[in-house]
Amino acid sequence: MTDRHTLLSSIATEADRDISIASLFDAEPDRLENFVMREGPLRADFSKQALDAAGLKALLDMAAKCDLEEWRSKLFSGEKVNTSEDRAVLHMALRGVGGTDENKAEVAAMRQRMADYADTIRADGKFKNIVHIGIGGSDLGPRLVADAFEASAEQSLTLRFAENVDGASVNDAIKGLNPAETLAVVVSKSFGTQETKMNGESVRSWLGEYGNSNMIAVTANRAGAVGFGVAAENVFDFWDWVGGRYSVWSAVGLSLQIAYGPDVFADFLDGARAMDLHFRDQPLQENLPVMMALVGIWNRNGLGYGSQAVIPYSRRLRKFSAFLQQLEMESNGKSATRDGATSTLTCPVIWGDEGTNGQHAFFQWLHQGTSEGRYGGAPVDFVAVLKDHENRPAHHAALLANCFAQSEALMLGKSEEIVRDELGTRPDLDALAPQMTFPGNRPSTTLTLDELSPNALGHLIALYEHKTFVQGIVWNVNSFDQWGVQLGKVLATTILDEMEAGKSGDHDASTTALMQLIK
Ligand SMILES: O=P(O)(O)OC[C@H]1O[C@H](O)[C@H](O)[C@@H](O)[C@@H]1O
Repeated sequence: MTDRHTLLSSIATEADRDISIASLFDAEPDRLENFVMREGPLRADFSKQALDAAGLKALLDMAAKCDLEEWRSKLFSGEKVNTSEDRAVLHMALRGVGGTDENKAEVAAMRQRMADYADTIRADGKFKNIVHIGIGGSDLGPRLVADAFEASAEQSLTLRFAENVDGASVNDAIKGLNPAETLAVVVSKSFGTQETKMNGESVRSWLGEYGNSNMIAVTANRAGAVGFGVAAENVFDFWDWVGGRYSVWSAVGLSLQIAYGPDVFADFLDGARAMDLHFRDQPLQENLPVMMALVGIWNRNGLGYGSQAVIPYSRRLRKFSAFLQQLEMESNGKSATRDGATSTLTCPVIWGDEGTNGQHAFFQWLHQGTSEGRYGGAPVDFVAVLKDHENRPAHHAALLANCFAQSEALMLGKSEEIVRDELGTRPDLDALAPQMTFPGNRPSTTLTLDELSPNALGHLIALYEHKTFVQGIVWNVNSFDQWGVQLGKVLATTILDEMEAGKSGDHDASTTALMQLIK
């Protein structure tokens, strides 16, 4: 294993030359062949990145030197690649790929139990609503997926979410619902999360006489759920080899199964499974998640970009960038390597919102804003769905046209010469023309899904999961722990205890003054 600082500075050296994206289409006649990849319903076009064939070759050589193939084998065989917590990482086993015989047996049993339970609830008709209580990995996946399922499947029970400890979250979730008809699903891997326990307590007291019968739990800490007061037969398990942000495929997705039916959920798992097999079996140079990860490394470590935008041109994928913030930033937002050394530059800031809305907000910055990245702005992942699920063909055509136009505009820009030509002679020409110029040459990837089916959604999420894994290997960080979220949690507990006891505690002057505001 070669030192990452040396390897990644060689990428920075390789990227230290002006590459004109638009010219690459002429310079590399087979560019579309080399920079477009497909797996099932998902097509990824990397050709509008500021990355040429020589750069890609350097990236692939570098990935090999990071022992990427060996790490990939370790991942799928169930070795403990989460080194700091001494755990295997096998969310793929939830989709039927990898893991031991024991993993396979427990997954099969749980899938059957979930499907039977979901079928029973759906057939019984007693419950009309589900309140899903959880936060972070126990919330973002189910929430994203529920929205996306709406494109092609029908919600049979009303599904609401309560995540934030802000009382507004639980109040909104239960508003207008009848406790007798509501099933509360408390989801927490650890069953130690403050927000989830508090929301669970509040919903239980709202359920009143139904507090026991209408509450189930999903957790990797069965004893914790039972201790919380959920009947043992109402606890659905998952395992420590499923990371929270990779857990939507487990019983964490039970609310989705109940609301949309086990078949829809199975289709979602199958889509991810296809991407797992692709990632596991394809050589690095033909491997979609590897390509996506390396493009990200190029932009981060080669071109110096500190952020990455993700813009789904799909209302039903509007939670995607929030989901990816946890997936990527919690996985790879780290500055120490697996061996405790200082890392190279790692995960950029992930951000975004749905298109076309973003065009009327932050796209100004994407097109003309300054940034530390070599070509300005930020690299963008556009995500579009080709099929119109809304029976609004005119809307859909406009949506897609906007998406395709934005990546073209980012790449082509508009030269000062053309602007000056258009403006003609006027006294303020010299002041105005530069302001109306688009520098262009700003990189983007366009992902298209043939349709927003559960299967295609499974492909999409698994793609980013494996991208995240590959980047973690290249950066040599452990993508599967999250020590960085602990400190704030501990301090919040101390501050809450002190506020409840009417004490000020030992804090800096600013924090003390804030605490006194609510006395
Ligand atoms: O599922 P839970 O154990 O309740 O955890 C919920 C979330 O909280 C933690 O603070 C972590 O940052 C997340 O990775 C996790 O998904």
